[in-house]
Amino acid sequence: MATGRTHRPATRSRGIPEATVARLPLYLRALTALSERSVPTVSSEELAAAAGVNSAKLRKDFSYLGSYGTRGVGYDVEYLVYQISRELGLTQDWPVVIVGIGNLGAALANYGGFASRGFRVAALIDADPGLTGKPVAGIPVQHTDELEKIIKDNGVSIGVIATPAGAAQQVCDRLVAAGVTSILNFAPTVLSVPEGVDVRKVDLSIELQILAFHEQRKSGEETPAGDGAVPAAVTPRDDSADQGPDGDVPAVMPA
Ligand SMILES: NC(=O)c1ccc[n+]([C@@H]2O[C@H](COP(=O)([O-])OP(=O)(O)OC[C@H]3O[C@@H](n4cnc5c(N)ncnc54)[C@H](O)[C@@H]3O)[C@@H](O)[C@H]2O)c1
Repeated sequence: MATGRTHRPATRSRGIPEATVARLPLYLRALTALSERSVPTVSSEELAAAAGVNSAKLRKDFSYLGSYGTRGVGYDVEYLVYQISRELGLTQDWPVVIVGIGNLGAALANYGGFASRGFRVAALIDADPGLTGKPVAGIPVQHTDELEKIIKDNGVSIGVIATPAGAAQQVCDRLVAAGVTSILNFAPTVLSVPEGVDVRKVDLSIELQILAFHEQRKSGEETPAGDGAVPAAVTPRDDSADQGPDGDVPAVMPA
């Protein structure tokens, strides 16, 4: 399989569409902000606006969770946080390894947002022997020779790849052979994985290119006699991404 994309039906177990699953983290982020402000209930319109999603779509999404809200009152914020967290599997601890502890890997290791969302950085792995033992974010870097043992000892199922592109496939193969079944790939390359392994990729330069396209279109609109060379409407979604966001959650929200 060239793209590494897992061939899965568009719905997951219990019948929740992938596009809904992809929006759940957006709702969760908005709900967590409300919860932090001790807001007890929220209407579908308010929550939809905070999550950047259409409110009819939100109501449909929540119906898959069995959450319908109360007319005139809205949704119970705390209960929805719990429901969505449970649906996303965030009520359990997910040990994560980061492979490639250069600029990006170190920044990711230092990011506090993983732990607060249930992702514990179990190990940092790098091929450079000069980095072995050096603490990054308080965790000593381990050499790639230890990769298989680290995965098994920590029961890791999620791996983050932040190596140069040329090393990413080999790192991915080793992670998968050791038992990793989900990969977050930051390296600018498409990974090949066997059936049953999920890959998501993050590429900020693709996002910037999409913004550049829209900037160009905006300046084209300002020209009275635009030559029409730029398509008038391209939905700014990450359709580059065989391993990117699924369904109809655009990587860049339409204006
Ligand atoms: N997705 C994004 O938006 C985004 C943003 C920035 C960088 N990147 C990509 O992330 C990757 C890392 O970027 P960086 O700036 O941190 O690079 P870097 O050179 O600072 O770090 C790369 C690290 O990977 C290690 N490494 C190399 N081969 C390895 C292997 N086989 N196994 C384990 N470790 C190995 C190196 O020793 C080094 O420490 C690059 O592929 C870069 O293109 C992606």
